[in-house]
Amino acid sequence: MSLRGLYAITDTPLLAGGKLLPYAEAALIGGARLLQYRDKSADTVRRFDEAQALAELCQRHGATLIINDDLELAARLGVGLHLGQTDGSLAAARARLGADAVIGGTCHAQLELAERAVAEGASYIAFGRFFNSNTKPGAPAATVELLDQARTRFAQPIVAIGGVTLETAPGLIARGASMVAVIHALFAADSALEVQDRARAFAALFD
Ligand SMILES: Cc1ncc(COP(=O)(O)OP(=O)(O)O)c(N)n1
Ligand SMILES: Cc1nc(C(=O)O)sc1CCOP(=O)(O)O
Ligand SMILES: [Mg+2]
Repeated sequence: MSLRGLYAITDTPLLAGGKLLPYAEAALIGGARLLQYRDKSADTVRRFDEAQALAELCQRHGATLIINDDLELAARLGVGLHLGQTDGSLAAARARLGADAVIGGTCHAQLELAERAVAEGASYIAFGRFFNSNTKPGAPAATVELLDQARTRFAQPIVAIGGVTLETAPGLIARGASMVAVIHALFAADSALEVQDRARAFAALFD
């Protein structure tokens, strides 16, 4: 599987009121290759139901579902996982989910964190935030020069996250980002059709 293209990430508050599934499907129709279920709540029943529905959508559209933070949920569904620096061991996740699972790690703006993530079996390394982020304004800042260094040092696909828009994405892709991970600029939309159009425009940046 090629880890390249648009990486859509859901946001529960942004997609409240019945938008989660139609907006996620619109992103997939538009060409998102990875879809991350990012729900920071402790509502395990809702989280399972929503993640299962997203897994079905991803299967239908030939995309890969990634669960944020929650190894158990990823293992129950047999899907991928993204872990931050305080979310548990990538090596343990690799051992539990198997060699084929897509597992990503947050590396902020530090190549040393990426070294460790790769050594522990990460499928991709994520750097950010590159720009002001509506969703996570307090995330540590990264510069595009970091992408130059990461590209020469690592063979693994590089994900760029944080304030990525249709205007900022081309510069990240030109500097070596294999995927751009997007929440607000994709899903803060008035309709599913608008999400689909935006996803298509992001996906076209990789042609
Ligand atoms: C693709 C991608 N990159 C980075 C993150 C951030 O992960 P983390 O630092 O664990 O923060 P939360 O998203 O859990 O708040 C991510 N989720 N996805
Ligand atoms: C979840 C997350 N992690 C980040 C990091 O830098 O690690 S930035 C971020 C939020 C991304 O959302 P938006 O596209 O709305 O900026
Ligand atoms: Mg996390």
